[in-house]
Order: sequence, then C-alpha cells, then structure tokens
Amino acid sequence: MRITRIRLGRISVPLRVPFKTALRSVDSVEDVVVEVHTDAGTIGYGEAPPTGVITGDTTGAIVGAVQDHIGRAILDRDVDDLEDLLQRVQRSIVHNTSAKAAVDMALWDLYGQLHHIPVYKLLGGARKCIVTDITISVNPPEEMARDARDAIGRGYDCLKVKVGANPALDVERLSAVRRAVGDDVCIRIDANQAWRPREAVRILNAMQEKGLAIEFVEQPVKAQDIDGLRYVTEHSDVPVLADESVFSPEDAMRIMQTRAADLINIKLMKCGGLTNALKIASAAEVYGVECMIGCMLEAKISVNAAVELACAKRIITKVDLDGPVLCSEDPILGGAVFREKEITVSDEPGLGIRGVEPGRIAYID
Ligand SMILES: C[C@H](N)C(=O)N[C@@H](CCC(=O)O)C(=O)O
Ligand SMILES: [Mg+2]
Repeated sequence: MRITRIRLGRISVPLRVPFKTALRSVDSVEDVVVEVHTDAGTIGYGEAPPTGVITGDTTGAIVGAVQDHIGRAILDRDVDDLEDLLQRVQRSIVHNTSAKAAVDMALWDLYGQLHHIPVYKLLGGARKCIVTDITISVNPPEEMARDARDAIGRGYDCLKVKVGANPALDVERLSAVRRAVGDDVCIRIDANQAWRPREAVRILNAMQEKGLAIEFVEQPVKAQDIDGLRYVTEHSDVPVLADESVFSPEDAMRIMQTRAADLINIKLMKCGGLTNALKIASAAEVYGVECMIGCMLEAKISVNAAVELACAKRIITKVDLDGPVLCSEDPILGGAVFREKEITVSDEPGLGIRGVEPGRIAYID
C-alpha cells in the first residue's frame, strides 16, 4: 500500500458556548484535516488545531509544515514500513507538533486498515469505554456555577474548571461551583499557567481550607518554570498535573525524574502524535506516574485518535477528551461514539473515521 497523495482541508465547527481559559477565548473549532491517500484507495485521517498560545502552531504553519516538509517525507512510501514513516514524520522538521500529530495518526490509521485491526487493539487494547470530564470556562463565579449545573444536567460527574483569569476571583469561583454541584461531583482545576508559584500555593491552600475538595490542579505556573512547578508540588496538598510543561517524552522524563509534578497530561498535539504519546505512557509506567489524556479545542478526528490511545493504556487513568462535546455539532463520520461523558471506541480497522460530512470541509488544493 503506497502513499500517493496528501490532501489538506479546513473545518469549522461552532461551540455550544465560548471556550475561555487564562490564555484565550474562542467561539469555534477551526482545524486542519489531513487525508493521506494510498494506491489501494484507502485514506488515513488526521486533524490538527491551531492552538497558537500553547503549541505555537497556526493554521498557516500547520498547512505549510505538512505540504512542504512532513508530506514530502512520506510520499511514495509503503504504509507497511510504519516505523520508518513515523520516524520520517518526526525528523522532517523541528517543532510543529500539531502538524506531525495529524500525519502520525493518519499513518497509524492506514496501518490498522492494512492489517485489519483497530488502533486501540494494536496498541494494547485495555478497554472499550472511557469517561471524560467536561470543561467549565473561566467566567464570573455565578456564570460558572450555572454552567456547572448545566453540565451535571447533561450527565457529567467530573468537571474541569478553568481558573486564572483574574486570580483574585479563583477561590470565589470554585466556592460557587462547589455550592452549585454538591459534594459528589469530582472537580479538577486548570490555571493554564496563570499563577506565580507562591500565589498558587496560597490559592490552593485557601481552597483546601474551604473544603472545596479539588482532585488536582493542572499547570498552575508558566510552562518553562519547572522549579516553580516543583515548588507548588512540594508545598500544596492538591496534586499537581503538568500540562504545558510537558510536550516531548524528554520533558515528561525530566518532570518525573525530578518529581516536579504528580501527574502528566498527554496530548497528541503537544508531543507530535500517537508515536511519542506511547513513549510518554511507557515512561510513566516505569515511574508509576498516572497520566491524563487531554485534547486542545479539537473536533472528533484527532480526539478520536486520543480515545484509541486511552483505550489501549491503563496508565491513562484520567480523561479530558471533551472537544467534541463542547461543539454544537459533529461533522465527522465514524470513529468513537460520544454519548456525553461516555466514550466508546470504534471497532473498525485503523481509527474508524469514514470522512467529513459532504460540504463541511474546505479543501486546500
Ligand atoms: C479542551 C480541553 N478540555 C482543554 O481544556 N484543553 C487545554 C486547552 C486547550 C485550548 O486552549 O484549546 C488545556 O489546557 O488543558
Ligand atoms: Mg491544561
């Protein structure tokens, strides 16, 4: 099975409500779709979101990286030479992890199709169903309490609450959310790098004193401030999960070896795809560090690839794959079934994606 063509397109999917974090505010998912075509008539699907504030990747950069570098490195080659292809993707250009992730997952998709096996089984096949949290955007406290109540009404029992936009409000925000949902709901928080280390410890301690029962805090301080991250890990009773501080497997190793965080958030868009995500998961198994599988604001093609990984590996104990359920519609055909918090992986060969609804993709030819 030879790779004959790489086709790119853009999709736009409106969100139910604006997505707001300490880093950005957006109304829709605007992603690049990658199709890797073969001479057997099969297509491998990938997707990449332009999350410039986290990965540095813009739409233009993703398109340019695939067209001018990554695509050229795999064109005319045999899908069965998977190991070589995956290495070619990673070596074709530095950085550009979202573009690499999109092509990497498309290659795993084709390899699974070639050998008639779903990717989650190829990678380990630990389970068929996972349960995701849902994100509550950072807003004034009463608005967040209302959004949290709505999420519980939709059946969610774990909330990922965004904080950090005006940190003086954060304890009040969490108090309002906890009051609104009661004690049985799991609440994790994500500061998206907004706090300074000592400020983080002060806020987390205040939340603990108020009995707000925070499961863990995600990325309390700047991505590059590993000493600051370790300071929060050592001085707060709330477990710390490293997100923006961990892109590569090397980053993950450094964090685990120096105990700078208690948990790691694996995202395909940060590490460059399933191939490096597997390395992070293996390193985490060695260190006994539980992982979360996360996503950017993404539609279902790329989140579906993350579902396959989560269903393959038991070291992934926490799931933040709410991209598709934050959207007001789903134009992607096939893949995992998202029934609000319950996600069931596809048993089709490869990643199980059948394409994008007609008229919903704008091809870049
Ligand atoms: C969508 C997911 N729940 C999430 O919060 N992901 C990121 C932010 C993604 C983005 O800005 O697109 C995170 O920080 O965990
Ligand atoms: Mg995060």
